[in-house]
Amino acid sequence: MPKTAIKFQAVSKHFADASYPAVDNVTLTINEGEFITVLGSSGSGKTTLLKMVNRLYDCDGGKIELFDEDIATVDAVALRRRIGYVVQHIGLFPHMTVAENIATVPKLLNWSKEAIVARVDELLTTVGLDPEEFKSRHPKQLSGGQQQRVGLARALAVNPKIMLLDEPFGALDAITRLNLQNELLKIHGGLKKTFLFVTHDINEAFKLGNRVIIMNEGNVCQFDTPKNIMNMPANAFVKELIDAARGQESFWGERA
Ligand SMILES: Nc1ncnc2c1ncn2[C@@H]1O[C@H](COP(=O)(O)OP(=O)(O)OP(=O)(O)O)[C@@H](O)[C@H]1O
Repeated sequence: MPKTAIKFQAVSKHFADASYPAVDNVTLTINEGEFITVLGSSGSGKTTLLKMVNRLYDCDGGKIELFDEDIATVDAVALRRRIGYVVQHIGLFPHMTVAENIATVPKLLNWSKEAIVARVDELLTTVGLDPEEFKSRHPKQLSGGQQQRVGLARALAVNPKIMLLDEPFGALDAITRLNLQNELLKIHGGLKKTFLFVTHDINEAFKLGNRVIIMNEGNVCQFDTPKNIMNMPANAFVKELIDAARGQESFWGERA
């Protein structure tokens, strides 16, 4: 039996001035080693769901457990150091080199100099950047795709069991995005971590996720494998999403 990595129990978040909850009574369980994607329209609560896992937001109803530990009982800063977090505009520190960026949390945790140097080289290789070529550069000397790779390396630095990724490839061109998706799948397969990955893009969600959470207006409409979602959409919203993607597919067929 796989361990339970993330458990949402009746989790809600209602922002003060909003007409409906950003996340509304969500209950679901994610196993260790799963690659879960979160798909939904704009404003459906995907980012809010993710940010409650590392307590950038606290839920105002329900409970979240990571490996059976209630996160409300853990110091939020300590919790965040244990969880990898990658966002669309990665926010590398501009005055630091690539190596220094990646070493941020290991340094805070007082790793030895030798351990940090070895880890930086290992991580740059993992994300497909040659350490000798890249470790002394500054972020402004990198392309957008290379910056996202460094952000991924930084998030992996202290070997977190859980990685949260919020539209990490949203701002990249189609080819770079496909390359990074493939590399992320390799990284996930090699490291056996639990990934929770937010995207707007149904193709990305169904390609990467072994299971997909589909959200609409704060609710989880369906949480299942891509195959089951395609064959048995749970409601009209999910069906509409799939039909829209199929419509795009046939457009390409017709044009060809
Ligand atoms: N800090 C906040 N204060 C008030 N309302 C917020 C805040 N953050 C999000 N919301 C609201 O909560 C709802 C869900 O937002 P959220 O960012 O989680 O959606 P999303 O699915 O990630 O959207 P997108 O794909 O556009 O990023 C929206 O209605 C949004 O306006």
